[in-house]
Amino acid sequence: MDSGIVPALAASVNDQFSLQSNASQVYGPKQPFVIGVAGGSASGKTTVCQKIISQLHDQRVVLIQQDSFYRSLTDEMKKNVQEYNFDHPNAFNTELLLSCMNTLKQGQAVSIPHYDFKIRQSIEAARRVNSSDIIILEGILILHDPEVRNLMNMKIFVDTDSDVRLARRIQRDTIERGRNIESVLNQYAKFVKPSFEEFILPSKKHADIIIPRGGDNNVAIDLIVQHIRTKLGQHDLCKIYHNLFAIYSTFQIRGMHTLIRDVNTKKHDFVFYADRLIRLVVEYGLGHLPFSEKLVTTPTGSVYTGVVFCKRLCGVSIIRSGESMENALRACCKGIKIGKILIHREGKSGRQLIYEKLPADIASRHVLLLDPVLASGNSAIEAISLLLSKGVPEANIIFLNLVSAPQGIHAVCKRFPLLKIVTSEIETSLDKNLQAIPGMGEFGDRYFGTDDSATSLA
Ligand SMILES: Nc1ncnc2c1ncn2[C@@H]1O[C@H](COP(=O)(O)OP(=O)(O)O)[C@@H](O)[C@H]1O
Ligand SMILES: Nc1ccn([C@@H]2O[C@H](COP(=O)(O)O)[C@@H](O)[C@H]2O)c(=O)n1
Ligand SMILES: [Mg+2]
Repeated sequence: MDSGIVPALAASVNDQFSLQSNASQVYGPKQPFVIGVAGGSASGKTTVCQKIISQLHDQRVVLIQQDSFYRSLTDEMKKNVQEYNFDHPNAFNTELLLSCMNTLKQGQAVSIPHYDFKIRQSIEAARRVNSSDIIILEGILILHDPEVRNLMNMKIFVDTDSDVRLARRIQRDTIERGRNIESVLNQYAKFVKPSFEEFILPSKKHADIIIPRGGDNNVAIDLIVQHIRTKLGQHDLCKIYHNLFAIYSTFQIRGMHTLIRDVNTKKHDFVFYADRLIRLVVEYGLGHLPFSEKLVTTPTGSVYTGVVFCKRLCGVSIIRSGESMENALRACCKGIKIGKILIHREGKSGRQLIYEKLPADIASRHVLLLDPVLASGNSAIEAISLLLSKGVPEANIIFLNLVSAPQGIHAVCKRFPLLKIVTSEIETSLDKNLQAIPGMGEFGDRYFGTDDSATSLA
Protein backbone atom coordinates (compact mmCIF):
# COMPACT_ATOMS: atom_id res chain seq x y z
CA MET A 1 0.00 0.00 0.00
CA ASP A 2 1.35 3.44 -0.88
CA SER A 3 1.14 5.64 2.22
CA GLY A 4 2.39 8.68 0.38
CA ILE A 5 4.80 9.16 3.25
CA VAL A 6 8.39 9.90 2.29
CA PRO A 7 10.93 8.71 4.85
CA ALA A 8 13.51 11.24 3.70
CA LEU A 9 16.17 10.65 6.31
CA ALA A 10 14.49 8.18 8.58
CA ALA A 11 17.81 6.84 9.88
CA SER A 12 18.74 10.23 11.23
CA VAL A 13 15.95 10.25 13.81
CA ASN A 14 17.79 10.79 17.05
CA ASP A 15 18.08 7.52 18.86
CA GLN A 16 18.19 8.84 22.41
CA PHE A 17 14.62 7.70 22.74
CA SER A 18 15.23 4.20 21.50
CA LEU A 19 12.92 1.60 23.01
CA GLN A 20 13.76 1.12 26.66
CA SER A 21 14.32 -2.56 27.06
CA ASN A 22 15.15 -3.11 30.67
CA ALA A 23 13.17 -2.31 33.73
CA SER A 24 15.71 -0.06 35.43
CA GLN A 25 15.56 2.39 32.54
CA VAL A 26 11.82 2.86 32.70
CA TYR A 27 11.73 5.40 35.47
CA GLY A 28 15.14 6.92 34.92
CA PRO A 29 15.46 10.58 33.88
CA LYS A 30 13.86 10.94 30.50
CA GLN A 31 13.92 13.86 28.10
CA PRO A 32 10.85 14.90 26.16
CA PHE A 33 10.56 13.65 22.59
CA VAL A 34 10.59 16.75 20.37
CA ILE A 35 8.84 16.71 17.01
CA GLY A 36 9.22 19.58 14.56
CA VAL A 37 6.49 20.19 11.98
CA ALA A 38 7.37 22.66 9.19
CA GLY A 39 5.84 23.52 5.82
CA GLY A 40 4.52 26.46 3.86
CA SER A 41 1.77 28.69 5.17
CA ALA A 42 -1.63 26.91 5.12
CA SER A 43 -0.01 23.61 4.15
CA GLY A 44 -1.86 21.93 7.03
CA LYS A 45 0.82 21.99 9.76
CA THR A 46 -1.62 22.85 12.54
CA THR A 47 -4.13 20.33 11.22
CA VAL A 48 -1.49 17.56 11.10
CA CYS A 49 -0.37 18.41 14.67
CA GLN A 50 -3.95 18.28 15.93
CA LYS A 51 -4.43 14.87 14.35
CA ILE A 52 -1.19 13.53 15.84
CA ILE A 53 -2.16 14.87 19.28
CA SER A 54 -5.63 13.40 19.04
CA GLN A 55 -4.23 9.96 18.14
CA LEU A 56 -1.68 10.17 20.96
CA HIS A 57 -4.53 10.72 23.41
CA ASP A 58 -2.97 8.61 26.14
CA GLN A 59 0.32 10.52 26.05
CA ARG A 60 1.24 13.83 27.61
CA VAL A 61 1.74 16.15 24.63
CA VAL A 62 2.26 19.88 24.40
CA LEU A 63 2.06 21.94 21.19
CA ILE A 64 4.32 24.97 20.77
CA GLN A 65 3.72 27.20 17.75
CA GLN A 66 6.43 29.30 16.17
CA ASP A 67 3.68 31.88 15.53
CA SER A 68 3.63 32.60 19.28
CA PHE A 69 7.14 34.01 18.90
CA TYR A 70 6.30 36.65 16.27
CA ARG A 71 7.80 40.01 17.23
CA SER A 72 5.31 42.81 17.94
CA LEU A 73 5.11 45.61 15.41
CA THR A 74 5.76 49.19 16.49
CA ASP A 75 3.05 51.76 15.66
CA GLU A 76 5.28 53.03 12.86
CA MET A 77 5.63 49.55 11.39
CA LYS A 78 1.90 48.98 11.68
CA LYS A 79 1.24 52.03 9.51
CA ASN A 80 3.31 50.36 6.77
CA VAL A 81 2.32 46.80 7.49
CA GLN A 82 2.07 46.01 3.79
CA GLU A 83 5.87 46.46 3.69
CA TYR A 84 6.58 44.04 6.53
CA ASN A 85 7.78 40.53 5.73
CA PHE A 86 6.17 38.12 8.22
CA ASP A 87 7.71 35.19 6.39
CA HIS A 88 11.34 36.21 7.00
CA PRO A 89 13.31 34.52 9.84
CA ASN A 90 13.85 37.95 11.44
CA ALA A 91 10.11 38.31 12.03
CA PHE A 92 10.42 35.78 14.87
CA ASN A 93 12.09 36.09 18.27
CA THR A 94 14.12 32.91 17.80
CA GLU A 95 16.28 33.50 20.91
CA LEU A 96 13.17 33.42 23.09
CA LEU A 97 11.85 30.34 21.26
CA LEU A 98 15.17 28.55 21.87
CA SER A 99 15.23 29.48 25.52
CA CYS A 100 11.62 28.31 26.05
CA MET A 101 12.25 25.04 24.22
CA ASN A 102 15.44 24.36 26.18
CA THR A 103 13.59 24.91 29.45
CA LEU A 104 10.82 22.53 28.37
CA LYS A 105 13.39 19.96 27.27
CA GLN A 106 14.81 20.05 30.79
CA GLY A 107 11.36 19.12 32.05
CA GLN A 108 10.51 22.56 33.47
CA ALA A 109 7.44 24.73 32.93
CA VAL A 110 7.75 27.89 30.88
CA SER A 111 5.74 31.00 29.94
CA ILE A 112 4.98 31.33 26.24
CA PRO A 113 3.86 34.57 24.57
CA HIS A 114 0.57 34.82 22.69
CA TYR A 115 0.49 36.44 19.26
CA ASP A 116 -2.64 38.22 18.12
CA PHE A 117 -2.75 38.09 14.31
CA LYS A 118 -5.51 40.68 14.11
CA ILE A 119 -3.61 43.45 15.92
CA ARG A 120 -0.15 42.03 15.09
CA GLN A 121 0.86 42.29 18.72
CA SER A 122 2.56 39.83 21.05
CA ILE A 123 1.48 39.44 24.67
CA GLU A 124 4.48 38.35 26.72
CA ALA A 125 4.32 35.32 29.02
CA ALA A 126 0.63 34.81 28.23
CA ARG A 127 0.48 31.04 28.60
CA ARG A 128 2.08 28.84 31.24
CA VAL A 129 3.10 25.55 29.67
CA ASN A 130 4.23 22.44 31.53
CA SER A 131 6.81 20.17 30.03
CA SER A 132 5.50 16.90 28.63
CA ASP A 133 6.65 13.54 27.33
CA ILE A 134 6.17 14.87 23.81
CA ILE A 135 6.71 18.43 22.62
CA ILE A 136 5.51 19.35 19.13
CA LEU A 137 7.01 22.51 17.68
CA GLU A 138 5.14 23.74 14.63
CA GLY A 139 5.82 26.63 12.25
CA ILE A 140 6.83 27.74 8.77
CA LEU A 141 10.52 28.19 9.59
CA ILE A 142 11.27 25.74 12.37
CA LEU A 143 13.52 23.65 10.11
CA HIS A 144 15.39 26.73 8.86
CA ASP A 145 17.45 27.58 11.95
CA PRO A 146 20.15 24.95 12.77
CA GLU A 147 19.90 25.55 16.52
CA VAL A 148 16.13 25.03 16.48
CA ARG A 149 16.56 21.93 14.30
CA ASN A 150 19.03 20.53 16.80
CA LEU A 151 16.32 20.37 19.44
CA MET A 152 14.35 17.81 17.48
CA ASN A 153 14.10 14.05 17.63
CA MET A 154 11.82 13.89 14.60
CA LYS A 155 11.47 16.43 11.78
CA ILE A 156 8.38 16.52 9.60
CA PHE A 157 7.69 18.65 6.50
CA VAL A 158 4.10 19.08 5.37
CA ASP A 159 4.14 19.33 1.59
CA THR A 160 1.00 20.74 0.02
CA ASP A 161 0.55 22.14 -3.45
CA SER A 162 1.03 25.93 -3.56
CA ASP A 163 -2.33 26.61 -5.27
CA VAL A 164 -4.13 24.68 -2.55
CA ARG A 165 -2.20 26.60 0.10
CA LEU A 166 -3.06 29.97 -1.43
CA ALA A 167 -6.75 29.07 -1.69
CA ARG A 168 -6.80 27.91 1.95
CA ARG A 169 -4.88 30.96 3.09
CA ILE A 170 -7.33 33.37 1.44
CA GLN A 171 -10.18 31.61 3.17
CA ARG A 172 -8.50 31.36 6.57
CA ASP A 173 -7.00 34.88 6.68
CA THR A 174 -10.26 36.56 5.66
CA ILE A 175 -12.31 34.55 8.15
CA GLU A 176 -9.95 34.12 11.10
CA ARG A 177 -7.23 36.75 10.84
CA GLY A 178 -9.24 39.84 9.86
CA ARG A 179 -7.69 40.35 6.39
CA ASN A 180 -9.30 41.16 3.02
CA ILE A 181 -8.72 39.23 -0.19
CA GLU A 182 -6.69 42.00 -1.82
CA SER A 183 -4.25 42.30 1.11
CA VAL A 184 -3.83 38.51 1.28
CA LEU A 185 -3.01 38.33 -2.44
CA ASN A 186 -0.59 41.29 -2.30
CA GLN A 187 1.19 39.88 0.75
CA TYR A 188 1.36 36.46 -0.89
CA ALA A 189 2.99 37.77 -4.08
CA LYS A 190 5.37 40.17 -2.32
CA PHE A 191 6.53 38.14 0.70
CA VAL A 192 4.88 34.76 1.30
CA LYS A 193 5.81 33.11 -2.02
CA PRO A 194 9.39 34.51 -2.28
CA SER A 195 10.16 33.63 1.33
CA PHE A 196 8.72 30.16 0.84
CA GLU A 197 11.15 29.67 -2.02
CA GLU A 198 14.12 31.23 -0.24
CA PHE A 199 13.76 29.82 3.31
CA ILE A 200 11.00 27.25 3.72
CA LEU A 201 11.32 24.99 0.68
CA PRO A 202 15.11 24.58 1.11
CA SER A 203 14.52 23.50 4.73
CA LYS A 204 12.59 20.48 3.45
CA LYS A 205 15.89 18.63 2.95
CA HIS A 206 16.32 18.51 6.73
CA ALA A 207 13.07 16.63 7.24
CA ASP A 208 13.06 12.98 8.30
CA ILE A 209 9.52 12.58 7.00
CA ILE A 210 7.67 14.47 4.27
CA ILE A 211 3.87 14.33 4.33
CA PRO A 212 2.23 15.01 0.98
CA ARG A 213 -1.33 16.46 1.21
CA GLY A 214 -1.06 17.38 4.89
CA GLY A 215 -3.96 16.51 7.16
CA ASP A 216 -5.66 14.41 4.44
CA ASN A 217 -2.84 11.89 4.63
CA ASN A 218 -4.20 9.66 7.38
CA VAL A 219 -1.87 6.79 6.53
CA ALA A 220 1.17 9.00 7.04
CA ILE A 221 -0.22 10.35 10.30
CA ASP A 222 -0.92 6.79 11.56
CA LEU A 223 2.64 5.75 10.75
CA ILE A 224 4.08 8.79 12.51
CA VAL A 225 1.99 8.09 15.61
CA GLN A 226 3.11 4.44 15.60
CA HIS A 227 6.73 5.53 15.35
CA ILE A 228 6.37 7.99 18.24
CA ARG A 229 4.78 5.28 20.38
CA THR A 230 7.63 2.88 19.64
CA LYS A 231 10.20 5.54 20.42
CA LEU A 232 8.51 6.38 23.69
CA GLY A 233 8.39 2.71 24.69
CA GLN A 234 4.81 3.21 25.82
CA HIS A 235 3.50 0.68 28.27
CA ASP A 236 7.00 -0.69 28.73
CA LEU A 237 6.13 -2.06 32.12
CA CYS A 238 3.18 -3.95 30.65
CA LYS A 239 5.59 -5.44 28.10
CA ILE A 240 7.99 -6.48 30.85
CA TYR A 241 5.39 -7.86 33.25
CA HIS A 242 2.66 -9.87 31.61
CA ASN A 243 0.75 -9.86 34.91
CA LEU A 244 0.38 -6.03 34.80
CA PHE A 245 -2.72 -4.60 33.07
CA ALA A 246 -3.19 -0.87 32.56
CA ILE A 247 -6.64 0.25 31.41
CA TYR A 248 -6.54 1.62 27.87
CA SER A 249 -6.41 5.37 28.42
CA THR A 250 -9.02 7.69 26.91
CA PHE A 251 -9.59 11.43 27.25
CA GLN A 252 -12.41 10.62 29.70
CA ILE A 253 -9.98 8.72 31.92
CA ARG A 254 -7.31 11.43 31.62
CA GLY A 255 -9.98 14.00 32.49
CA MET A 256 -10.96 12.11 35.66
CA HIS A 257 -7.31 11.75 36.64
CA THR A 258 -6.83 15.47 36.05
CA LEU A 259 -9.59 16.17 38.55
CA ILE A 260 -8.53 13.78 41.29
CA ARG A 261 -4.86 14.73 40.98
CA ASP A 262 -5.56 18.47 41.17
CA VAL A 263 -4.68 19.73 44.66
CA ASN A 264 -7.53 22.25 44.42
CA THR A 265 -10.25 19.69 43.79
CA LYS A 266 -12.84 19.74 46.56
CA LYS A 267 -13.73 16.61 48.50
CA HIS A 268 -17.10 16.17 46.83
CA ASP A 269 -15.61 16.17 43.33
CA PHE A 270 -12.64 14.10 44.42
CA VAL A 271 -14.96 11.36 45.69
CA PHE A 272 -17.21 11.55 42.63
CA TYR A 273 -14.41 11.16 40.08
CA ALA A 274 -12.40 8.72 42.19
CA ASP A 275 -15.54 6.56 42.39
CA ARG A 276 -15.98 6.67 38.61
CA LEU A 277 -12.38 5.58 38.07
CA ILE A 278 -12.59 2.91 40.76
CA ARG A 279 -15.68 1.48 39.08
CA LEU A 280 -13.76 1.22 35.79
CA VAL A 281 -10.82 -0.51 37.49
CA VAL A 282 -13.17 -2.94 39.25
CA GLU A 283 -15.02 -3.79 36.01
CA TYR A 284 -11.72 -4.24 34.17
CA GLY A 285 -10.36 -6.37 37.03
CA LEU A 286 -13.44 -8.62 37.01
CA GLY A 287 -12.77 -9.24 33.34
CA HIS A 288 -9.60 -11.09 34.40
CA LEU A 289 -11.50 -13.76 36.32
CA PRO A 290 -11.74 -17.23 34.81
CA PHE A 291 -14.84 -17.83 32.75
CA SER A 292 -16.52 -20.57 30.76
CA GLU A 293 -18.67 -20.46 27.65
CA LYS A 294 -22.43 -20.26 28.07
CA LEU A 295 -25.12 -20.44 25.39
CA VAL A 296 -28.37 -18.57 26.00
CA THR A 297 -31.52 -18.19 23.93
CA THR A 298 -32.56 -14.59 23.26
CA PRO A 299 -36.22 -13.38 23.04
CA THR A 300 -35.90 -13.60 19.21
CA GLY A 301 -35.26 -17.33 19.55
CA SER A 302 -31.63 -16.96 18.49
CA VAL A 303 -28.72 -18.47 20.37
CA TYR A 304 -26.16 -16.12 21.88
CA THR A 305 -22.74 -17.56 22.67
CA GLY A 306 -21.74 -15.86 25.89
CA VAL A 307 -19.54 -16.39 28.90
CA VAL A 308 -20.12 -16.94 32.57
CA PHE A 309 -17.57 -15.82 35.14
CA CYS A 310 -16.37 -17.71 38.19
CA LYS A 311 -18.63 -16.89 41.16
CA ARG A 312 -16.44 -17.83 44.14
CA LEU A 313 -15.07 -14.38 44.81
CA CYS A 314 -14.26 -12.09 47.66
CA GLY A 315 -12.82 -8.62 48.11
CA VAL A 316 -10.10 -7.70 50.59
CA SER A 317 -9.48 -4.04 51.27
CA ILE A 318 -6.27 -2.68 52.70
CA ILE A 319 -7.52 -0.28 55.37
CA ARG A 320 -8.05 2.65 55.05
CA SER A 321 -7.79 3.76 51.44
CA GLY A 322 -8.81 0.36 50.12
CA GLU A 323 -12.21 0.75 51.78
CA SER A 324 -13.00 3.46 49.22
CA MET A 325 -13.12 0.69 46.60
CA GLU A 326 -15.57 -1.56 48.42
CA ASN A 327 -18.76 0.14 47.18
CA ALA A 328 -17.76 -0.23 43.54
CA LEU A 329 -17.03 -3.91 44.10
CA ARG A 330 -20.38 -4.42 45.87
CA ALA A 331 -22.14 -2.60 43.03
CA CYS A 332 -20.61 -4.99 40.49
CA CYS A 333 -20.86 -8.23 42.50
CA LYS A 334 -24.08 -8.46 44.49
CA GLY A 335 -23.57 -9.76 48.04
CA ILE A 336 -19.81 -10.22 47.68
CA LYS A 337 -17.94 -10.97 50.91
CA ILE A 338 -15.33 -8.36 51.78
CA GLY A 339 -12.46 -8.90 54.21
CA LYS A 340 -10.09 -6.30 55.64
CA ILE A 341 -6.41 -6.01 56.42
CA LEU A 342 -4.79 -3.21 58.42
CA ILE A 343 -1.08 -2.73 57.98
CA HIS A 344 0.86 -0.23 60.05
CA ARG A 345 3.67 1.67 58.39
CA GLU A 346 6.84 1.85 60.48
CA GLY A 347 9.51 4.14 59.05
CA LYS A 348 10.28 3.87 55.36
CA SER A 349 10.35 0.15 54.75
CA GLY A 350 8.92 -1.48 57.85
CA ARG A 351 5.34 -2.78 57.78
CA GLN A 352 3.45 -4.55 60.51
CA LEU A 353 0.18 -6.43 60.19
CA ILE A 354 -2.17 -5.02 62.86
CA TYR A 355 -5.57 -6.48 62.02
CA GLU A 356 -7.15 -8.96 59.66
CA LYS A 357 -10.69 -10.15 59.14
CA LEU A 358 -10.98 -12.49 56.20
CA PRO A 359 -13.67 -14.95 55.04
CA ALA A 360 -12.98 -18.36 56.62
CA ASP A 361 -13.12 -20.09 53.20
CA ILE A 362 -10.88 -17.52 51.49
CA ALA A 363 -8.50 -20.23 50.23
CA SER A 364 -11.18 -21.45 47.82
CA ARG A 365 -12.05 -18.00 46.47
CA HIS A 366 -10.63 -15.64 43.88
CA VAL A 367 -9.52 -12.52 45.77
CA LEU A 368 -9.82 -8.94 44.55
CA LEU A 369 -7.31 -7.08 46.69
CA LEU A 370 -8.19 -3.37 46.95
CA ASP A 371 -5.79 -0.45 47.42
CA PRO A 372 -6.05 2.69 45.27
CA VAL A 373 -2.33 3.53 45.38
CA LEU A 374 0.55 1.11 44.85
CA ALA A 375 3.65 3.09 45.88
CA SER A 376 6.72 1.23 47.19
CA GLY A 377 4.86 -2.08 47.26
CA ASN A 378 5.77 -2.77 50.92
CA SER A 379 2.17 -2.81 52.21
CA ALA A 380 1.00 -4.77 49.19
CA ILE A 381 3.68 -7.43 49.72
CA GLU A 382 2.65 -7.73 53.38
CA ALA A 383 -1.03 -8.10 52.41
CA ILE A 384 -0.37 -10.58 49.59
CA SER A 385 1.91 -12.66 51.85
CA LEU A 386 -0.93 -12.88 54.37
CA LEU A 387 -3.37 -14.09 51.68
CA LEU A 388 -0.87 -16.72 50.55
CA SER A 389 -0.38 -17.86 54.16
CA LYS A 390 -4.18 -18.39 54.32
CA GLY A 391 -3.93 -20.76 51.37
CA VAL A 392 -5.09 -18.42 48.57
CA PRO A 393 -3.28 -19.51 45.37
CA GLU A 394 -1.16 -16.63 44.02
CA ALA A 395 -2.85 -16.94 40.62
CA ASN A 396 -6.24 -16.34 42.28
CA ILE A 397 -5.32 -12.81 43.45
CA ILE A 398 -6.14 -9.71 41.38
CA PHE A 399 -4.70 -6.54 42.89
CA LEU A 400 -6.74 -3.45 41.91
CA ASN A 401 -5.18 0.05 41.99
CA LEU A 402 -6.07 3.46 40.67
CA VAL A 403 -2.40 4.38 40.27
CA SER A 404 0.72 2.26 40.47
CA ALA A 405 4.30 3.50 40.79
CA PRO A 406 6.99 1.65 38.80
CA GLN A 407 8.88 0.73 41.98
CA GLY A 408 5.81 -0.92 43.48
CA ILE A 409 5.08 -2.69 40.20
CA HIS A 410 8.62 -4.11 40.07
CA ALA A 411 8.47 -5.21 43.71
CA VAL A 412 5.07 -6.94 43.44
CA CYS A 413 5.29 -8.35 39.91
CA LYS A 414 8.75 -9.83 40.45
CA ARG A 415 7.86 -11.46 43.74
CA PHE A 416 4.39 -12.66 42.73
CA PRO A 417 4.55 -13.36 38.99
CA LEU A 418 1.26 -15.29 38.98
CA LEU A 419 -0.83 -12.56 40.60
CA LYS A 420 -2.39 -9.87 38.36
CA ILE A 421 -2.20 -6.10 38.91
CA VAL A 422 -4.92 -3.99 37.29
CA THR A 423 -4.42 -0.22 37.33
CA SER A 424 -5.80 2.87 35.63
CA GLU A 425 -2.48 4.76 35.34
CA ILE A 426 1.21 4.07 35.83
CA GLU A 427 3.04 6.80 37.72
CA THR A 428 6.37 8.35 36.82
CA SER A 429 8.25 7.52 40.02
CA LEU A 430 8.34 7.64 43.81
CA ASP A 431 9.74 10.53 45.83
CA LYS A 432 12.07 10.17 48.81
CA ASN A 433 9.05 9.87 51.14
CA LEU A 434 7.82 6.91 49.07
CA GLN A 435 4.94 8.93 47.65
CA ALA A 436 3.85 8.17 44.09
CA ILE A 437 4.71 11.00 41.66
CA PRO A 438 2.78 12.83 40.18
CA GLY A 439 0.40 11.12 42.61
CA MET A 440 -2.70 12.58 44.22
CA GLY A 441 -1.68 13.04 47.86
CA GLU A 442 -2.99 10.98 50.77
CA PHE A 443 -5.86 9.19 49.04
CA GLY A 444 -7.66 8.11 52.23
CA ASP A 445 -7.55 11.60 53.72
CA ARG A 446 -8.87 13.20 50.54
CA TYR A 447 -11.56 10.56 50.03
CA PHE A 448 -12.83 10.38 53.60
CA GLY A 449 -12.37 14.12 54.26
CA THR A 450 -9.88 13.75 57.08
CA ASP A 451 -7.29 15.93 55.37
CA ASP A 452 -7.18 19.48 56.87
CA SER A 453 -6.75 21.18 53.52
CA ALA A 454 -9.40 19.00 51.86
CA THR A 455 -11.89 19.72 54.65
CA SER A 456 -11.38 23.45 54.31
CA LEU A 457 -11.99 23.22 50.57
CA ALA A 458 -15.10 21.10 50.95
N1 LIG B 1 -6.96 18.70 4.30
C1 LIG B 1 -7.62 19.87 4.37
N2 LIG B 1 -8.73 20.06 3.66
C2 LIG B 1 -9.39 21.21 3.72
N3 LIG B 1 -9.01 22.27 4.47
C3 LIG B 1 -7.90 22.13 5.18
C4 LIG B 1 -7.15 20.93 5.19
N4 LIG B 1 -6.07 21.09 6.00
C5 LIG B 1 -6.17 22.35 6.48
N5 LIG B 1 -7.25 22.97 6.01
C6 LIG B 1 -7.67 24.34 6.30
O1 LIG B 1 -6.68 25.19 5.73
C7 LIG B 1 -6.34 26.23 6.62
C8 LIG B 1 -4.88 26.15 6.95
O2 LIG B 1 -4.62 24.92 7.62
P1 LIG B 1 -3.63 24.87 8.84
O3 LIG B 1 -3.61 23.49 9.36
O4 LIG B 1 -3.95 25.95 9.81
O5 LIG B 1 -2.27 25.18 8.09
P2 LIG B 1 -0.91 25.78 8.62
O6 LIG B 1 -0.86 25.58 10.08
O7 LIG B 1 0.10 25.01 7.86
O8 LIG B 1 -0.92 27.20 8.25
C9 LIG B 1 -7.23 26.06 7.84
O9 LIG B 1 -8.33 26.93 7.71
C10 LIG B 1 -7.68 24.62 7.78
O10 LIG B 1 -8.94 24.43 8.35
N1 LIG C 1 0.88 39.49 11.65
C1 LIG C 1 1.05 38.42 10.85
C2 LIG C 1 1.85 37.35 11.20
C3 LIG C 1 1.96 36.28 10.33
N2 LIG C 1 1.31 36.28 9.15
C4 LIG C 1 1.41 35.14 8.23
O1 LIG C 1 1.20 33.93 8.93
C5 LIG C 1 1.85 32.88 8.27
C6 LIG C 1 2.32 31.86 9.28
O2 LIG C 1 1.23 31.20 9.86
P1 LIG C 1 0.71 29.78 9.28
O3 LIG C 1 -0.30 29.27 10.27
O4 LIG C 1 0.12 30.02 7.96
O5 LIG C 1 1.91 28.91 9.19
C7 LIG C 1 3.02 33.48 7.53
O6 LIG C 1 3.02 33.04 6.20
C8 LIG C 1 2.77 35.00 7.59
O7 LIG C 1 2.73 35.54 6.34
C9 LIG C 1 0.53 37.36 8.81
O8 LIG C 1 -0.08 37.37 7.71
N3 LIG C 1 0.40 38.40 9.66
MG1 LIG D 1 -0.82 27.07 11.67
